[in-house]
Amino acid sequence: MASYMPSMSTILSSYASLSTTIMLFRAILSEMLPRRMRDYFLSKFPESLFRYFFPNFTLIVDQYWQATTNHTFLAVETYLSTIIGTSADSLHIGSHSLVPHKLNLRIPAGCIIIDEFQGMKLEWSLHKESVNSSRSHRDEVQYSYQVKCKRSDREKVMTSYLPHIANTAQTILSKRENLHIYTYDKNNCGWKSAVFKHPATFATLAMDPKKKAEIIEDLDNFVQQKDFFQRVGRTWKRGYFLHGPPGTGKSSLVAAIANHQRYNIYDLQLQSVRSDAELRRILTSTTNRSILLVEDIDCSTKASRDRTKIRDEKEELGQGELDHRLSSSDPGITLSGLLNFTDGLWSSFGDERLIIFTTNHKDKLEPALLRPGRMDLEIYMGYCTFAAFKQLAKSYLQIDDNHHLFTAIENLLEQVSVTPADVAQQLMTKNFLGIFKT
Ligand SMILES: Nc1ncnc2c1ncn2[C@@H]1O[C@H](COP(=O)(O)OP(=O)(O)OP(=O)(O)O)[C@@H](O)[C@H]1O
Repeated sequence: MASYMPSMSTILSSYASLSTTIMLFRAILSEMLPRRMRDYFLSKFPESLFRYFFPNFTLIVDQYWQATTNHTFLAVETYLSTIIGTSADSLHIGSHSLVPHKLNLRIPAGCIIIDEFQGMKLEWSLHKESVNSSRSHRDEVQYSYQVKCKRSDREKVMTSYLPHIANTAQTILSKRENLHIYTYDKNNCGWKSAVFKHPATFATLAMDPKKKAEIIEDLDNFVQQKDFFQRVGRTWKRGYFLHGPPGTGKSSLVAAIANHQRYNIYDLQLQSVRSDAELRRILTSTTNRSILLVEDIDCSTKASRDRTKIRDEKEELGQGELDHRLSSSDPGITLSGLLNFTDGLWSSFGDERLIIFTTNHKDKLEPALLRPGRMDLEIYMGYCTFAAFKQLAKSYLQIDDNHHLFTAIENLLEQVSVTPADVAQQLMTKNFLGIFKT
């Protein structure tokens, strides 16, 4: 019986039509079938066939994670700005200054950029969708970065590539030139950022030189204490409590600290936070190496309401009326919400954080806020001393040495309480400049 041998051209054309059929089947499976039906099909497939039909794996990094800022998203954004090369078709650019090499880069939605890492090829893209936000209860645009890799590289992406991105981003952010100040936008339930360029430094700050040196030493020690905090099982954070009359330099000190540490500032107005849950959410969305600033902590929030005062009001109004008044006229957070964060459950996240409270009226505060151990350093910013005056004279008049008016000024400052802000204001007037030139 004569055996039938197919010709070469028959083999080739059969192969071509078989591979076309497989490709078509693969496209139908991955793109056209509803997800559940596809999953059912795939569950019946052996592993090797599954890998053949779906050779790629996609990791999705959403902008928010459990309703708060996703730090991995921030890390990816920072990292990608360093690898945008010729593979991008278009770019977003922007800057906070006109120096050309300080341009920031970001890829637009839909644009693809390719990265290579330890022999793997990774395809990044930015996606944008409109979702009904659980944070603000309305439609808002949310972004996600997606990285496509070979399915076989998935493990290496998780264990080597993602840590590489986190480390690179951290190094870049720690050297960033611009600091930012974030304020809480209660309408959008998120932090709004602006570039922070406050000129105050420890060199320009007028205060007792010994106290200033203590603060600088405390900050420098804090930065080097990562291992210590880990060893003793404490969160790597430090709390400062600044108090003193208006115009004595509390805000200037915060700015000097931010500039010294190169930390961003999260400026939290307690009055704009509606509940403890909201407080917890926004605080967990702050980043490491930052200052959480709560200014004027004595102002009208439940957090600062003195217990005795509440007791008196309760007797006078009754619990029902008091509750009503507290929730309608004073929708701030509760003291326990704030304190839980500063030294309780919610303090156990994040690294290298400073928490700074300021007030003009220490006496109005709930004593629990100040109990020992809660705030690490209490700093009183007082009226202008002679030492502080000399610092102001150096900054404003460039007078370094003794001036023949200094003795008289020293005597005057011992008799009157004047704030550094008032003195600074006077030093800028023409009259004063004239007096000191003589
Ligand atoms: N200790 C100081 N050293 C140098 N400048 C100071 C100092 N205190 C005040 N000033 C000057 O006065 C201005 C106002 O001071 P600042 O806002 O820091 O005071 P504050 O204590 O925070 O006041 P408030 O309690 O009203 O917020 C500053 O911008 C700065 O120019």
